[in-house]
Amino acid sequence: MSTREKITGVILAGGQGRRMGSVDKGLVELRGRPMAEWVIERFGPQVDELIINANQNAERYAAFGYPVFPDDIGGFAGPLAGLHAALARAQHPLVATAPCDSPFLPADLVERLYRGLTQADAELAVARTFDQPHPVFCLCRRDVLAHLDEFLAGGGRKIDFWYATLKVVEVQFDDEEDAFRNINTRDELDDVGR
Ligand SMILES: Nc1nc2c(ncn2[C@@H]2O[C@H](COP(=O)(O)OP(=O)(O)OP(=O)(O)O)[C@@H](O)[C@H]2O)c(=O)[nH]1
Repeated sequence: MSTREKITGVILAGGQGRRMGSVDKGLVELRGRPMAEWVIERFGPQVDELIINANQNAERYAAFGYPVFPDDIGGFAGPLAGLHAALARAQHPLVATAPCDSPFLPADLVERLYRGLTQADAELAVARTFDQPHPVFCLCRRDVLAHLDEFLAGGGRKIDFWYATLKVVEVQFDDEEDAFRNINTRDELDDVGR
């Protein structure tokens, strides 16, 4: 029987939330609880270490009881900046990501990404529903850090462009499409109920 390699999970909460009025989306309440707490509840049990990437309100995130760290390249460079900081801090050889604004993410997200990654012997596995990729739901090997370092140092910022330089496998979650619903605007928040 093979044992699963250990996985660090990072919640990406480093964005600016402009479409919601420049708020810290992870701290916005959905049905009375911050969205980050929903993500912690669903994502936390799937990984061996949980860490939170946030660029504002560090103390409020720390109150959830997990290590909190900012991007190590400035200027809100996008989710790759958060992944970069996470890869540098992760204790385990694999790193899984989940965004702070997806409170209903699949309970078997990491397990299925891990199966896809190892079966394909890929460097990175990314979730997809039908023809829609979900780039901020990924699992990758920690040792892609050097490669990401180079990409960022060369001015690269777009996650899709970086993925195109790696051995990537897409893992289908068509049966769980609703679980990838993310909340970007006040209207979307209203839709799922405050
Ligand atoms: N670390 C880090 N994460 C980011 C950054 N920008 C976006 N993210 C994260 O990437 C994921 C997708 O973010 P988006 O919804 O596209 O961007 P956002 O900044 O949160 O929101 P908008 O300003 O409305 O686009 C979320 O988990 C964000 O927290 C960034 O500059 N740094």
